[in-house]
Amino acid sequence: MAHVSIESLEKKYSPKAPAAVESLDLEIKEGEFLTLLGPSGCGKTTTLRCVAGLERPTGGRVSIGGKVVDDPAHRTHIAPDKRDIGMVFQSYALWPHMSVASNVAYPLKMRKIGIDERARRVREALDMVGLSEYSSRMATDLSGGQQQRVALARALVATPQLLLFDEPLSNLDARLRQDMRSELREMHKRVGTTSIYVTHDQEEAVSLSTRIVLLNKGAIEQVGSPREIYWHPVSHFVADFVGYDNFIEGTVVGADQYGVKVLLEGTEMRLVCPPRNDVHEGQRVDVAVRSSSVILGPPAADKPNAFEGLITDVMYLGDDFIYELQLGPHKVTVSIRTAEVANIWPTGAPKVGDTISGAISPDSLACLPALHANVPAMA
Ligand SMILES: Nc1ncnc2c1ncn2[C@@H]1O[C@H](COP(=O)(O)OP(=O)(O)OP(=O)(O)O)[C@@H](O)[C@H]1O
Repeated sequence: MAHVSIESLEKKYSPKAPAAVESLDLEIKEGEFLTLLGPSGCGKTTTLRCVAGLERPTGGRVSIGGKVVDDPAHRTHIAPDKRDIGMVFQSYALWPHMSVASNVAYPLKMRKIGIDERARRVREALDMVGLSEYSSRMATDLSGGQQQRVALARALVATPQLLLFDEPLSNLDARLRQDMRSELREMHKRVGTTSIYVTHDQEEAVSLSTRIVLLNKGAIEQVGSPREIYWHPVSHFVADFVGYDNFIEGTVVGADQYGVKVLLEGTEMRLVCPPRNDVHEGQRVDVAVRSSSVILGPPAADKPNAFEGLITDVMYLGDDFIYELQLGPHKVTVSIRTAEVANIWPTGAPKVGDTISGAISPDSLACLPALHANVPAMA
């Protein structure tokens, strides 16, 4: 297991192009499972490939296990195969002319490990990914999920100090992806190898990681535990990325250690949001709300963030109903499980034109610096 240190990492693919990664600082602790998350083109793969040694940084420094592996200012570059890392890619990158066992044995052969020791370790690695029975099959005679397991066994077999994953599940179908996600989590619990994982899938990141780094245009937007990223986004970009789907403009009318009170624009409605010490009274903000976090039910004026809204649209999606509500000048979408509808409205589901009520738990809101802070408030 290794500690990884990334200091002021910069990667420019050409002198004139904007940097793919810029001034990136990151410390990855021993045994962590850290995910680089973000939309296409934000620099996740470039960062990972710089750690792997497959790309050469144009600035900064990368160290693995206390050893500097890249430092362009001092012309240091250690080749990927000398970094003691295991890699799993989106394309399984198996040798098609080799059996499963030979594919897995390959890194050991490169390290000149003796044949008996090699056979033992291959058996162990295949056991770990549940493929012991397939060892003599040709690698290409396996399903996509099985091939990815072979790739994982190959990454694990040499017990590297660091594992790197580049979107390893994105070629698999949804069901298999879910199974593999659980297996990866189990594997990490068992072997505890420091891991860096790249994905653009927030669910994958939240379910696998001990820490998530959200990247935007080659720079870090937020670093935190899955819970912090999911429930306490610091910016619009992060909130949007992790599934907040309503953004309501307002003005801070109170902020203390208990919470931030926001008066929603064009209404008398105040929403209490979790505390945030970088906002002040009078500041324009946006309140981010997940449609699935709104609780509909009978009027509950005594509850925090109780509201009433006019239904302007209803969509049925099988498992869920989506209601579009008008709250003053704001349109807010609310989703509710179909199975819940009869519990909440025993006399029948509400329709367009009805007014319904509910409440939003303060913990499920995020008060964010306004995206359009310079736009004057509408009269
Ligand atoms: N070999 C390359 N040559 C030139 N530009 C590149 C190269 N590889 C990546 N880039 C550019 O660097 C930026 C970051 O790309 P990168 O692949 O790291 O992003 P990403 O977040 O991994 O995206 P994706 O999820 O689509 O793989 C992008 O603008 C991309 O076009």
